[in-house]
Amino acid sequence: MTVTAPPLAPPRLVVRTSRIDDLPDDLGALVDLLPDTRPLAWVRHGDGVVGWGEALRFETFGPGRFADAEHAWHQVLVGASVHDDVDRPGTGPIAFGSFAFDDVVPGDETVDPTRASGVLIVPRVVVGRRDGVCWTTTIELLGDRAAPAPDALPEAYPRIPVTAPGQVHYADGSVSPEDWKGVVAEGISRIKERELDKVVLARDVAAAAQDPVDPRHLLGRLAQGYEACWTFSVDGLVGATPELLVRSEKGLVTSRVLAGTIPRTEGPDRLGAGDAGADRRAAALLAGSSKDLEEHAYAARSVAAALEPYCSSMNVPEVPFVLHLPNVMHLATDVTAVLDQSAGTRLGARDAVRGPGAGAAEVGAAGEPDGPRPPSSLSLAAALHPSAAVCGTPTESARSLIREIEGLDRARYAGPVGWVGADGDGEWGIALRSAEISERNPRHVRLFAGCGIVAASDPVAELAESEAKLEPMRYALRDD
Ligand SMILES: C=C(O[C@@H]1C=C(C(=O)O)C=C[C@H]1O)C(=O)O
Repeated sequence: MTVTAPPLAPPRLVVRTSRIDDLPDDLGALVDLLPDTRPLAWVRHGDGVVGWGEALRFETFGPGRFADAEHAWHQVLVGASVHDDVDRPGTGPIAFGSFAFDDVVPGDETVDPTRASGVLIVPRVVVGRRDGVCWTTTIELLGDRAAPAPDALPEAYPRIPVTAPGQVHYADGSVSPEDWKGVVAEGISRIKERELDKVVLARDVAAAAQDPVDPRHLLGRLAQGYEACWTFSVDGLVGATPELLVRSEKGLVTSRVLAGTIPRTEGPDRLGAGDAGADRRAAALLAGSSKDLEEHAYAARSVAAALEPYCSSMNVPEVPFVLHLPNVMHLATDVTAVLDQSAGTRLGARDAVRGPGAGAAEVGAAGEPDGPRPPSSLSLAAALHPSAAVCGTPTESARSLIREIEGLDRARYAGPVGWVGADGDGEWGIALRSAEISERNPRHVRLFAGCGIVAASDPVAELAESEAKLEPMRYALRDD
């Protein structure tokens, strides 16, 4: 007789969401709550979700990083007990996540092969705000005796005061600015040789701070200074991205595609609008620039084509609008679509999980699969990544040219970052205008920026554009 060991039972989550008193009417109110230096955040216009503590953490690797994370998330929700008195997007169990841009970085021995290329973190505590409703969620892992009980959470995570990084010195990253112009020139010549239509080339800058960089310092400044962007923090990757890869909410799918950029004039606070007349002229120039419109069309088309198999109807405006940010202006297209609820089968989804309903609800308490589920926001993000806004057209040629000539380990820069809920709804941005705080030495930070290159691009102008895109993180690291 063969005796087989019983399968390991998945960890069982106990999740409670309840309404709390209004937070101060302040853009930084949510990030101001973060108690320690491993904050989780997804905030825009003062609304969003922040989290701390780790009930669970899943690390995934390589090309399967999205699917494995998705699978782990569904497994953990099976049998979760959820009491949700608020029932809004972001209430109940949620996981914050961040994923590497590339599947692998071939032949680069500087890349640590044990470093995860995807992470999902289920926090112990979440605080959220949306349209004037505020809530808190506690997430407990049954049987985790080391973890503090929900009523002991405030003492377990005392709010350590936020510290400023002090003086920051900047140095060249993997490729010097001078050499990067050569990389861009090479990209342009490959495009002219008709190898591809568009490629996005990026660079990094190394920052060394006097004191360890507290991500909450960066978050506070970004949430205030770049309020129209999605300010995020997941596992040392911090930024304020203007580009929404995908939001999926109750069957409605949205994506904000950006490509085509012009720097803004600098105001007295170094946050744009220095000269309103010059800004107006720059916006008109951008809206009429055939080079930028071409760059933009590739990006908008790539998003529409990637969403198409999962949606029953879609609206892609024919003409982009000009998005004004403090540092730059972009050509922008908001794509909206209706999720095809049966499309989950095409993604190979099996074990379904029901989301929390109104009031208290038990999620799949018996752990039984109940048929195919619609594509989750995370699987949509996986299908959309990498869009032509951060990779190029055609995707495969652009990806291999990036690997060949960029000379940069992008890590999680330009990859999806965001959150997913129990019902699969969630929001995923593209990790742009971002920086990675070194795990080994928190005084060291890498800032990233990239630019879409087409035949009519000019290396000098692209370098200037990349500098303008670095400005949000330089601003975040200052203390004035
Ligand atoms: C790659 C970045 O930005 C992307 C490239 C853009 C462009 O080339 O015009 C504009 C917005 C983003 O899609 C970045 O900020 O690092």
